[in-house]
Amino acid sequence: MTTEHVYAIPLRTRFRGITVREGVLLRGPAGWGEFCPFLDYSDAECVPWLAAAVEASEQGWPEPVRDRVEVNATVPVVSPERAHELVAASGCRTAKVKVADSRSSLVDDCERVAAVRDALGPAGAIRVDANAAWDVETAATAIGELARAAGGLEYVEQPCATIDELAMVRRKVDVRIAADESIRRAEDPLRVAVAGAADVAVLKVAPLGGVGRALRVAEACGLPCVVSSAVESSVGLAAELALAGALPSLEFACGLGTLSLLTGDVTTASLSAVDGHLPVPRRAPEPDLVGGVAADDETRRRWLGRLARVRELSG
Ligand SMILES: O=C(O)CCC(=O)c1ccccc1C(=O)O
Ligand SMILES: [Mg+2]
Repeated sequence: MTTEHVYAIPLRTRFRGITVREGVLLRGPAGWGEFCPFLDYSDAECVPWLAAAVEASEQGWPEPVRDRVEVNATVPVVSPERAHELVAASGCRTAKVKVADSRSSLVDDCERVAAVRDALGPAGAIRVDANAAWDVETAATAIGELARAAGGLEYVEQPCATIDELAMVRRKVDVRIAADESIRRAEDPLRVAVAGAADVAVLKVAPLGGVGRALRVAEACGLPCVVSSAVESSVGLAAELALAGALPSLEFACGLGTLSLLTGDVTTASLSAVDGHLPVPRRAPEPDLVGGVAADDETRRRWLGRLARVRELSG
């Protein structure tokens, strides 16, 4: 029986510079896990991603405290018309809009969030994610304009690169600040002091090294948490949902409705959101459709090589 499947799934729309999502599914005694670090990550940065896949396939996850999770619609850098369509079709009450991309001006970003507000109505919540693109001054100006165009923002995710900059922006604007890269790309996420710099912590199971480790990060950071995917297939999403299911409290919608960004999946039992919610699974679904999204030989060799090197590094 094959215990490693390498997949390659094209995205519907370019997302954070990525047009195809690739990774490896691993099978162990507890089920399936997914190893899918982004292509530009060094082997060292892939170590926690492997730990998360090994946790899923060999150990499993803690007991959940809820059986379903509210999710947000994720809006890539697309036209206002497309953004409106995506949000209206999602069934979500909350939308996260990517902003500050090199292909999109602040005016474009404002038009996109305004279209999203139109689709959600006044009761919806809009958050934006700048992926660390702004300096402090630019962030303060842009957040003011985006908040106006959106008719209010729930939070701004990672407006600037450093914790100090987040703290400065937080003092200048009256919109909540969420830390994402500041936590998941930190040398030691358990020791990151985000409490004075952010109001919300964004957690991703894969880069944090598993559900167990992410729960410890949640406890250590002392902030309300939002679980957000790394745009995995349903196998990796199951682990992200296990974290969302196990967090002691969950105040905000989670960024786990991302299967709709992909053109396919590895399983019939797909974790695509219905009415803005996803179930909390006890284990990853069986990847019975992985043959349909199998990577070509070259991609397969590249991933198995990467997996072997990261296994070696993990000791
Ligand atoms: O949070 C969401 O709505 C979707 C997930 C998402 O934005 C994301 C997905 C892959 C890599 C980085 C990010 C990010 O939050 O910056
Ligand atoms: Mg983010």
